[in-house]
Amino acid sequence: MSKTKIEDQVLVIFGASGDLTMRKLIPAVFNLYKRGFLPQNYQVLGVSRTHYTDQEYQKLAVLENPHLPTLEKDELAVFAQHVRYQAIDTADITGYHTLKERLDNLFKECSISKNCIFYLSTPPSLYETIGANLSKVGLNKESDGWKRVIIEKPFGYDLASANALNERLLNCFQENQLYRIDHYLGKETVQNLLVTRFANSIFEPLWNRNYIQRVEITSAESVGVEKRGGYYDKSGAMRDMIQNHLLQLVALVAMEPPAKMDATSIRNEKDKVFQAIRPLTQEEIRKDVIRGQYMASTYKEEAMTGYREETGVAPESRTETFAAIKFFIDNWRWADVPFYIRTGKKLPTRVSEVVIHFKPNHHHLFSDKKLPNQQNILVFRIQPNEGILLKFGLKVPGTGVNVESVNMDFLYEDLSNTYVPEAYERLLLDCMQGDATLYARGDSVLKAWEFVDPILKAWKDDPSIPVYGYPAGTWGPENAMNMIEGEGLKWRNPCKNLTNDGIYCEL
Ligand SMILES: NC(=O)C1=CN([C@@H]2O[C@H](COP(=O)(O)OP(=O)(O)OC[C@H]3O[C@@H](n4cnc5c(N)ncnc54)[C@H](OP(=O)(O)O)[C@@H]3O)[C@@H](O)[C@H]2O)C=CC1
Ligand SMILES: O=C1O[C@H](COP(=O)(O)O)[C@@H](O)[C@H](O)[C@H]1O
Repeated sequence: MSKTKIEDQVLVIFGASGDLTMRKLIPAVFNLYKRGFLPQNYQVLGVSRTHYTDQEYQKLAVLENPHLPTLEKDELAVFAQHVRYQAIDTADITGYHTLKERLDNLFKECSISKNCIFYLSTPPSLYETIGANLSKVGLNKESDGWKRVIIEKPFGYDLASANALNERLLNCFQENQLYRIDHYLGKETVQNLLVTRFANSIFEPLWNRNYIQRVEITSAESVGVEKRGGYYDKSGAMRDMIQNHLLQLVALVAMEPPAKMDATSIRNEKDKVFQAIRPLTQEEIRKDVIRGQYMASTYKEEAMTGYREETGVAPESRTETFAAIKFFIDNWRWADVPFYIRTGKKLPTRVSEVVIHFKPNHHHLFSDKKLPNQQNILVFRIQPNEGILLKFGLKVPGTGVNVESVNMDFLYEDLSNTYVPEAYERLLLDCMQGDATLYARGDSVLKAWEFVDPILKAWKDDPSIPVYGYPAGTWGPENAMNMIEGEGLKWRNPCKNLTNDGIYCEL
């Protein structure tokens, strides 16, 4: 992360007492502070309905926050002085006058130019109201200091609501003031997709339909819905993971090289990918989209709860905890190359990776059989055990010519003394610097909704489309495993460690 000077500013967090703020946002700001990125007069102003004094909130969010290094007492105590609190009901306009007054006092007291980030980390139903109310009291105006708004996911519930939210926010703010966060874009290895593709001369010539047989993206979680059953049951894997994180990854894998490494050029190229994703027909929705729901099972000798038994989940719920899609991108580079994406909860391990499967040799000199799963593959491991793996065939030492698949890998952990920032840390810093490259642009978010919306609609309207059960701790429904086109081809089921696959797979 570059140490460009950060202008003095206030970070206003709406939803200051919430889970995300405590687990991710405050720790991210603390790390930026500790690493010397923030100016001396930097301030965080927490906002939610519950009444706290500044001191009570400092205790809750900083001094006794279990997600901060509680042993670093001195540093936490100094950092806590940069954190204040204001109780308002964000649904009620009167609170915004109080907020404005409080901000004006803070600007004066701490000699801060009137630069502000408003981070919306409340229930999503409030995003529109907060935007409108900020603008009603003039907190959208940039005449005396810039104003930026970070909008947490989900950005809309479907295409229509995302469109409406976008329009209403754009009535109050300029597009360049809006930062739609997708924390996957802040992950170091995700950014490395672009660097690997465009900083090296060996990959890009092969990065097309002539050499690539298929692309797979897996984002698996071993946990279930935990305490978020109420939210998740209304969302499901398609809205929670695919519409945003996975389709953003697709755009980075598939985009053309940008003219420059700036926000506009990169986001223009990503948008063209969304534009080229072929919409699924009703028949394809039935055939090439698979949804599943985890069922109670015993995994590694541990009893695992089924989804319908989770707190907050309806006993007859048909919400998907697993989803997989096969689709195509209709452009010059990717014509006829299938893309497969899948995500799920209570799968055997937590792992996210992008796998590029190259086409096998046309002429098999060393084997009379095709070895479909031993062809060249390039794996971008997003988490855990972050790194890149290239698999290729090598001669087994000894007599005869036997070819075996071997690994060439790079692991981030081998770079000693390299600090890898958490996604929220990187993204917050970018917003503080006014760099929107790693945030999703409105037009692309809407195009991603255009792709998933017909699927969600078909699932809602047609009860004959099945929700397949899968035992918790497995790789999802059986038929998802068999959806890869081509004889004998299967998903690469990743292990905990990037290079340990096959019989050594450790989950
Ligand atoms: N938690 C997570 O891991 C993730 C969360 N998100 C998104 O982040 C957002 C926040 O999630 P999360 O932190 O889990 O939610 P929580 O329910 O834990 O927190 C919600 C926060 O909003 C405040 N709030 C609710 N209503 C109002 C209101 N009318 N006026 C002012 N403040 C209000 C609550 O405080 P109070 O009751 O005191 O007002 C609380 O601080 C959601 O949109 C979620 O989708 C996205 C990715 C991951
Ligand atoms: O946005 C979300 O992401 C998490 C997974 O994020 P990761 O960084 O741990 O891969 C997911 O658990 C959650 O349901 C979803 O809302």
